[in-house]
Amino acid sequence: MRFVKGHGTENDFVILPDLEGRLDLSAAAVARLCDRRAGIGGDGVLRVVPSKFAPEADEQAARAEWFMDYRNADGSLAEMCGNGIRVFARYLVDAGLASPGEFSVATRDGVKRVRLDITGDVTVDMGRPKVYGESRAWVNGREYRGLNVNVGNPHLACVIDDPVTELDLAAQPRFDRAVYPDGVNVELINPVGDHAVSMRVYERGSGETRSCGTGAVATAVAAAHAAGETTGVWKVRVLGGTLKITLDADTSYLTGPATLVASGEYHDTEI
Ligand SMILES: N[C@H](CCC[C@H](N)C(=O)O)C(=O)O
Repeated sequence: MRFVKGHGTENDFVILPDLEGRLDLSAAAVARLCDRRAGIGGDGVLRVVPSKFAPEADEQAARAEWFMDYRNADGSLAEMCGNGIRVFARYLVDAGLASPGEFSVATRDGVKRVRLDITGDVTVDMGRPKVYGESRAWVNGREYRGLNVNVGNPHLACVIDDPVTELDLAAQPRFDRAVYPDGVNVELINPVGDHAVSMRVYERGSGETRSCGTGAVATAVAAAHAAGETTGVWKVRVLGGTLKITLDADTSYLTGPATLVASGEYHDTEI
């Protein structure tokens, strides 16, 4: 089966073109694809399928021809992937399935508007982040308080004093399952300058990643909240690069790179 490999600030994905909507991806198959030793390796899978062939997206088909069927590395589903949708859009244009410029993509969190040129950064309208108060996470026994922010998927964004570079994020942070019954992506954040923060993230379903697009939006919301603001442009420094988040009164925008690095054939009789 043909695949393409891509990343956005080193949050990497296996792209699976499925133009007839025939692939039935089990969680186990996704986990094999994402295995960095026995498979291709990635933080997630982006299946590229016409919205009309995807039950989760067929009602979006009139507005968005293609559905981003995102899966986490453990095979679990997620509503949205901010780095992934930039890479997905880059693939559509590179494969001649969409024209450069502005177009819509169907997701489990509804239709998203993307804007991209032949090269350079991609900007995504990520919608209005929803803030549901505060919650807590524990990392190596230390408690951190954070903001419960939903960007289509759940986040706990914690602005902390401890240097995030020194955190051990090998294990999943403990969190309040009453608040996050379906799990949560946890961001640990340090302010580093005027409207600039540094962030590390432990992602639901993928573990620590070098970047998280929806997490960068949640991070900007929490950093703005800590500064007594609700709108503005924030630079979010992640391990894999820098993302720009624009918060306005009605929505949020994520801007960053999207790179296709390889393509090939994947041999797995199960898929
Ligand atoms: N792990 C996330 C989905 C991927 C988010 C991240 N890779 C991004 O770029 O937004 C979740 O289960 O909600």
